[in-house]
Amino acid sequence: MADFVEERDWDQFHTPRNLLLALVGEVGELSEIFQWKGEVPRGLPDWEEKEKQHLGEELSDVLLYLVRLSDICGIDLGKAALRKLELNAIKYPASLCKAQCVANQSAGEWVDLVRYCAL
Ligand SMILES: Nc1ccn([C@H]2C[C@H](O)[C@@H](COP(=O)(O)OP(=O)(O)OP(=O)(O)O)O2)c(=O)n1
Repeated sequence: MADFVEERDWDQFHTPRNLLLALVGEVGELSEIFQWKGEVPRGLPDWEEKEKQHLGEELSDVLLYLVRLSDICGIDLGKAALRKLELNAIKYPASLCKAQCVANQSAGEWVDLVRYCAL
């Protein structure tokens, strides 16, 4: 990415704010692909190959601007992401989260039962 930018003399435009706006713009383009489709199943089984290719391009644009923004801000994104994963694991312990899922499921079943009885 750094070589691509330097070869075009675009370094002057790659300021933190410009890159952030470019990133947000690409997230908008990514959102457009899903807009009005409703929920779609994982793996996008009904999508045409052309649509999936377009999705890959927009995801890549987001990734490239994110990596470039991190780089220009002096952030080691790989290191930061690994640290964040560790923080997430502390904040959301697996055992507690699983127990919460079961509790939510039971609550959901209870609501279904009450609805059924009310019919
Ligand atoms: N000043 C720029 C302009 C572009 N790019 C790179 C990063 C992105 O990966 C891609 C973005 O290019 P476009 O702005 O042309 O966006 P799209 O490829 O999404 O085209 P379009 O908006 O026409 O769909 O090019 C860059 O690094 N710096």
